[in-house]
This record gives sequence, structure tokens and C-alpha cells, in this order.
Amino acid sequence: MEASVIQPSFPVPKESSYFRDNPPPKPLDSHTKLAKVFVSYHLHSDRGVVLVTSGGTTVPLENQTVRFIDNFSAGTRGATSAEYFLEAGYAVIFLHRQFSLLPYSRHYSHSTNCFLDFMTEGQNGEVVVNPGYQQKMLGVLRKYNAARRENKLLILPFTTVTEYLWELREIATLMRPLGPKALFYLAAAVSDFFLPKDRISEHKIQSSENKEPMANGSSDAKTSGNAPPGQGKQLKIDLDPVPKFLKSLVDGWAPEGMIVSFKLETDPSLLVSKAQQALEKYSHHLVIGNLLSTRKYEVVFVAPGKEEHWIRVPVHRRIKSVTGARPDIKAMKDGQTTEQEWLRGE
Ligand SMILES: CC(C)(COP(=O)(O)O)[C@@H](O)C(=O)NCCC(=O)N[C@@H](CSSC[C@H](N)C(=O)O)C(=O)O
Repeated sequence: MEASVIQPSFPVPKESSYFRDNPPPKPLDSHTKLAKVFVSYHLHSDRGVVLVTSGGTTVPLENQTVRFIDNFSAGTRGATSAEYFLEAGYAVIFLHRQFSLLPYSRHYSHSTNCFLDFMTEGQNGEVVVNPGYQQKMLGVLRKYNAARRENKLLILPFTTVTEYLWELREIATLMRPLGPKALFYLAAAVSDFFLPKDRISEHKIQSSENKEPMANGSSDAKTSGNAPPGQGKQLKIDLDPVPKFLKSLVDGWAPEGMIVSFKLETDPSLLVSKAQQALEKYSHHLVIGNLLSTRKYEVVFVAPGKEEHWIRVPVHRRIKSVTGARPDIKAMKDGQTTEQEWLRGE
């Protein structure tokens, strides 16, 4: 199937119509109750609370979702930053894409750095952490247990962009009494487009000729036209733009909070200007710009009235996330590779 996205011809839906037409997620009530108790506890402890959002949002193509459009994010930025906020004394609400990386457990995930690789069977059949990892793992475990013991970390999941926006609005509104002690650190990779409820197929979109009629007669995500012989039908998807919620966050949901948002680009020539545009458009306190290819090693801070400020991890301290390889400084010195080529090779 070929997919081609038709640029939306609809005006951006206003926030109220979006939340009217796209029902709240089922867990919202329970999440809201947990967040309310959490915020109240830290409000009375006079402690700052950070809402860290992390991971990518999905746009389902069917109600009984088989296919969806995803925004790239492993959750590393959000999970790592949450740990630093906790160490700085903040309480953290970690609103994350379900199954993406979490604070502390991110060090020993199921895939990279698989936790089973650090364990062996002891003499009495007990599970033992290999001596070489005891110190580091103990440090992570102590911080994790302290965050839980002191009730300083609340972890809430989302999956779709609609779930994310409902959760963000509810939690931001609950944080309003914190005033300037509320901080929003928006590292989640949020969809700009979505498929409205009234135009989504109930069942799996069929790719063959004998496709089921669309559940409600409409068929925005539909197969039509013939692909080259021997292939299935083409899939054409007509998406609507998601409301510009970053503005609402400042104007309505949490007017006194401090807001840090992220701008993700792939074209270096666009990054700073797009981050500056976002800063002016949304009146945030800081926009952190990053490129997909170098996001682990460099970011640019764009703040009102200040020159752009780059922060870079020195080349010799960089490790490839997948292979764990360290940079080939000699090859770079010999001109056999450049830093950018090395970075892109990860
Ligand atoms: C996702 C990453 C790159 C981290 O990666 P992992 O460590 O692998 O998790 C993060 O640093 C980031 O840029 N996050 C923000 C990405 C993003 O979607 N930014 C939006 C702004 S938020 S979506 C804003 C909405 N459309 C509106 O205009 O209101 C953008 O660049 O446009």
C-alpha cells in the first residue's frame, strides 16, 4: 500500500471543539485523582512540581487500532531529565508514552543494557547482581526507592495524541494553585495532525478488493485507486491539524507556570529560527531546540532577549546508544571521518 497525506483543508479546530468531539480517555478520572492528591501534598510541602512529558503520541487509523501514525521518541530525554529534576529537589509528574523509557529503570531496560545481563545465579540459587555492576545499580536503586518513599514521583501513561492532550490539560489545570512553583517540561513528541472520531474507521482498513464497507459510511482513511499490478490498493489519509495547545497552556491552563518546550527538526538550517518562532508564538520561558540526528549530544537554548546558547557533550564523552561504541577520535584526527558522520552512523 502506498500512503499519501493530503494537506488538511480544514481550519485548525479550536480547543473547545477538539475536546468536545474527542472524548476523554477512560483512565482520566483515576489519573486526575492521583494528580490532585500529589499536587496538594507538594503544595503544602511548599515544593516545586514539574510536569515532564515524554515519548511519542500516536494517531490511530482505526478505532479498533491495528495501524497508527507514531511520533518518534524513545523517552530518553524525558526520563533522564526527570531524574535530574528529582535530584534538584522537585516533585515530578511523569506523563509518558506507555512502555517508553522511565526514570531509573531506563538504565536497565529490557533491550539496550538488558538487566538480565547484569545478573547471575548465586550459590544458593538466589539472583545476584554481578560484582562489576553492584555500585552503579545500587546507586540507581537507592534514588528510585527514595523518590517512591518520599512520594516525589507520579508516573502516568498515555498512548494517543487525544489522550495526551486531555491528560495535559487536566494536570496543568490541577497545577495552577502552585503558581510559579509549577514547571512544565514538554519533551513529548506530539502529533501535529489527527484523524477525528467522526471520520475514523471502526474496523481494520482492508487493503484488498473485497474490503468491508466503512463502519459509519465515511472513509477518510480509505483504499482507493489501483497501485501498480501485484500490489494492494493505495491508502489515502486525510488528517486534520491538532489544535495549537502550547498557547492554551500559557494563556489558560497554567498562566503562572514556567514553561519549557522542545523544538525538534531534522534540517539544521531550520532549527534556531523555528525555535525562535515557537518562543514568540507561545511566550514560553525557554525553547530547547534539537536535531533528530544529534539530539543525544547537542541542544540549543533559545530564551527571550538572549542569544542562542548551544550545549554540547564533548566528543570524547559520547557513546553510541545502540552499540555502546565510543567515538573514533583517531579516525577523526586522521580526517577519515567527521564528527557529523560519526554521529549519523549511530
Ligand atoms: C523527542 C525528543 C527529540 C527526545 O527524543 P528521545 O530522547 O528519543 O525521547 C525531544 O528532545 C523533543 O524534541 N521533543 C519535542 C518534539 C516535538 O514534538 N516538538 C514539537 C513541539 S510540541 S507539539 C506543538 C503543537 N503542534 C503546537 O504547535 O501547539 C515541534 O517540534 O513542533
